[in-house]
Amino acid sequence: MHIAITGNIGAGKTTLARQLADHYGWEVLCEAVDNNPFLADFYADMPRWAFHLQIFFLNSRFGQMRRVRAISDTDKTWLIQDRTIYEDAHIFARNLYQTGVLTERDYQTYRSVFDNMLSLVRPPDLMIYLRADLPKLRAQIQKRGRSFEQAISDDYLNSLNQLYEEFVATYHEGPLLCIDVNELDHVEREADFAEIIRQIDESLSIIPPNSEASQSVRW
Ligand SMILES: Nc1ncnc2c1ncn2[C@@H]1O[C@H](COP(=O)(O)OP(=O)(O)OP(=O)(O)O)[C@@H](O)[C@H]1O
Repeated sequence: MHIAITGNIGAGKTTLARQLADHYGWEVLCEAVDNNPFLADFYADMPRWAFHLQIFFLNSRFGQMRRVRAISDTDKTWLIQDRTIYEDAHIFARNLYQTGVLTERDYQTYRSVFDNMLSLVRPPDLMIYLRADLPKLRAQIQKRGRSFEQAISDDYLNSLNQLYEEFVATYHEGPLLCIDVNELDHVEREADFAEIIRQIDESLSIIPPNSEASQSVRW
């Protein structure tokens, strides 16, 4: 089984993925941040590094998808993935294009690589969207204190959030669970974590047996 967590910067995906892995005994697939050769440069100069960073993330996420596929084809391990390849293209790269950071030529090249990869990608058995508004995102970005993220603008986060909402509204590749985390604290409050578990258990209990097919279930 392949579960994925989707959501904006600072929504709490990585922490929740680890908590869920502990709770259910799942294996976590995390995003490349510490060993990412472009991320800090990208935040300092987006036009200069946007294309490089997008290719780096796309390739890294595609590698994860291949791993997911290989593992789910051969054993019964449950995997939880922190962010999906869909977000790279439909949210981050699109936002950079729409705001003029990525040029037409770079974006079209990127999209054609993505479209080729997509034909080999299987959607997750369950996608969990963490919905968080600007104040929540800001608070968590500040709390984790990565220096290169502190200058991220409100405009950048808001445009990403808008694209996230469009993305989940049109995501029909598989079952989707939306959790509004604005008022939740799944780290400090046990009851909040329990509520998330309750929603995930409920979603998992009614996933269609061959959810890889395109049935879409929404909560
Ligand atoms: N395709 C992408 N384009 C630009 N930036 C990206 C892309 N994918 C990830 N990032 C950035 O990489 C970093 C990833 O950090 P991390 O894995 O901690 O997740 P996060 O997005 O901050 O979310 P969370 O706090 O929910 O775990 C963030 O700064 C994020 O914006």
